[in-house]
Amino acid sequence: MSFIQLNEVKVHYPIRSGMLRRVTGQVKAVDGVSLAIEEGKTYGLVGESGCGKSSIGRAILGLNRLTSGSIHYEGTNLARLTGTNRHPLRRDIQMIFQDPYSSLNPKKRVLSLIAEPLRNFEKLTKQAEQERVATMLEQVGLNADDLYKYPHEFSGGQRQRIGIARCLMLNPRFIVADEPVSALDVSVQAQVLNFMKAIQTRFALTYLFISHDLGIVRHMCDHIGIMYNGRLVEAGTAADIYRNPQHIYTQRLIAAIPNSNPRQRHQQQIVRQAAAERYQAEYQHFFDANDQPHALQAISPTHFVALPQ
Ligand SMILES: Nc1ncnc2c1ncn2[C@@H]1O[C@H](COP(=O)(O)OP(=O)(O)OP(=O)(O)O)[C@@H](O)[C@H]1O
Repeated sequence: MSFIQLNEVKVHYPIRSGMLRRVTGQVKAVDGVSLAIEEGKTYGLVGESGCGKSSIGRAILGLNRLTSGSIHYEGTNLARLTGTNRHPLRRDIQMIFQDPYSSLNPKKRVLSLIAEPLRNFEKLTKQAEQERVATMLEQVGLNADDLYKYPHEFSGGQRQRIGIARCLMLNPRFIVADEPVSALDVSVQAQVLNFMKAIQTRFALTYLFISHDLGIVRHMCDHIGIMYNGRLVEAGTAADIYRNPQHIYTQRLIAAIPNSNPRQRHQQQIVRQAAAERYQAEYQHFFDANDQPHALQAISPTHFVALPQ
């Protein structure tokens, strides 16, 4: 049994138009995605903007209704849980937000910001709460003296740590991290990623890491799913995806990873050009007439690819 298991998940949003706001169509944001996330591991969901990554994250968090399919958490079908039944899971499954600038209320002090989620679950005295938050601040590499500061007094990376502390207060087991570093300066991104890796072991966390950039998830993820237009085009271990990419879309994403070594820039240009040309030439074999990838096929016990049929 997987820790988290998605089976043929579909999330379609209604398109409404006209004076009466009638439903005139659907956006098929997620259109049949199956994947398994193992406990203690990181699953990277990667694809360009609009391919449906966040809709999957939101569905696991219970913020989106499934049009069809199922999501199981340790064998329990999340769709069957409603109201108070879902309550314990609201602690276990948490989210780290993309933008540490707008996700923290600027008018609240760090103490309230971090203690707030916990207040829904535990009644602590003011002093006990303060002690818990101070300990957490130290665990995320901030200072207990920061309790009474406001978000604007921190850098972007520190704010992301505050957001992470807020989520860790609930002792979650599974975290959906939706583009957690894309709003940060490149120089700070690696620090936050290393920090997320360090707390993963310390707090026994499992991550779903959502990103548009295969470069960012490279050192984070054990398994990766590449999404295009609401479906997976390729899925496998990190080694399967980075060392042996088979789908033309995955190959293009890999070629697009910026190379930090200036001496290899020319070589990278050539690789990028070749990937773009192969994409053009083979597009019609890899996608159907509706721009949809074909069904995934296993090419090894761990590696699945939407190969031409
Ligand atoms: N509440 C909604 N109502 C209607 N359409 C929606 C809604 N939320 C998302 N969509 C559409 O569903 C598609 C997938 O969106 P989603 O946010 O899941 O993709 P994404 O890959 O996470 O993109 P991004 O990185 O830009 O957030 C997009 O076309 C988006 O416009």
